[in-house]
Amino acid sequence: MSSAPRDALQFPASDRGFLEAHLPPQDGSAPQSDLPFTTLTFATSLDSSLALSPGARTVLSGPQSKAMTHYLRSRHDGIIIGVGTAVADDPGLNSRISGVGGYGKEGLDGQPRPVVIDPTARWEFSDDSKLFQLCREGRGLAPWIITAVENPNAEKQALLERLHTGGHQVDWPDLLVTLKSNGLESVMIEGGGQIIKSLLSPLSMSLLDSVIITIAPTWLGEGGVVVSPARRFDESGNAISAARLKNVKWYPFGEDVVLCGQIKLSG
Ligand SMILES: NC(=O)c1ccc[n+]([C@@H]2O[C@H](COP(=O)([O-])OP(=O)(O)OC[C@H]3O[C@@H](n4cnc5c(N)ncnc54)[C@H](O)[C@@H]3O)[C@@H](O)[C@H]2O)c1
Ligand SMILES: Nc1nc(=O)c(N)c(NC[C@H](O)[C@H](O)[C@H](O)COP(=O)(O)O)[nH]1
Repeated sequence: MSSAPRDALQFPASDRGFLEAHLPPQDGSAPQSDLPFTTLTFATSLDSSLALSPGARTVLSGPQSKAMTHYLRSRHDGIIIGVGTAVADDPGLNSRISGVGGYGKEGLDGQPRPVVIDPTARWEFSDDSKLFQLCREGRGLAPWIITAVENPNAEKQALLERLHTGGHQVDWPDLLVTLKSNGLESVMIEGGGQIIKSLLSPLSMSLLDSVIITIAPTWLGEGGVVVSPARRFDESGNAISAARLKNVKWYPFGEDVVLCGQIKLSG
């Protein structure tokens, strides 16, 4: 074991226990399925915002819940984000928990596969993108990019993105089955707003095995990237709640609270 770099995060065993019931099983007890264990996880403000604006990297998690997110990353085989998040955040999408590959251990053990959903090939990554720097340093895996464009050029990308009306909507079951068949037994979906909204639709929410949300004690104000699924109506046309959690547990974590649960499926 080599020594952990100075930027490695600590997530003590005493903090890990409460999460275990909400994580992919480690003992091979997962039921046989074509689907990976799928966790939806993100950090939100008191006014349900993920970020100050779609292009703004916004820190919400305090140090303890940030370390928790990096621990979650080490417990999943893949992390899924939308291209809006890749462009806004230039994310690393690795796990910086002390003891995983690249952070005190040789190899890339415990490092998740980043998966970027980019139907119109909008993400203009380069050698300098944080994710690729981490790959070069042996601290993270190269990303898989899910796109619908065969030979993208900038003009076509811009046009497709402007006209993006749902024609390139990901088929979530199909994508998740494909990821599992490519070796990802578990995935965590981090956002952003559009990705979460599409997952919380009636057709997709049953795919979620676990939901882990960090709530930070701050209001971001109007204009933020709000998590708000499409409205739902009952047979009589009355509005009903769009989605709800069951088996809920709340854990105070530093100044934040972490909410864990499962999607409650109606009927
Ligand atoms: N607080 C958090 O935990 C957190 C997590 C992730 C992102 N963010 C923030 O969220 C913001 C980005 O959110 P956003 O909503 O603008 O972008 P996003 O990351 O949801 O990406 C949106 C793009 O992804 C693609 N996409 C989304 N859903 C799709 C679907 N169902 N099928 C096919 N393609 C799909 C489309 O190209 C779309 O334009 C950034 O500011 C980022 O910092 C915060
Ligand atoms: N848990 C969490 N708390 C936050 O305060 C925040 N802004 C994010 N945002 C998630 C999003 O996916 C970001 O892009 C990555 O958090 C950046 O990833 P890195 O740390 O660079 O790996 N997630």
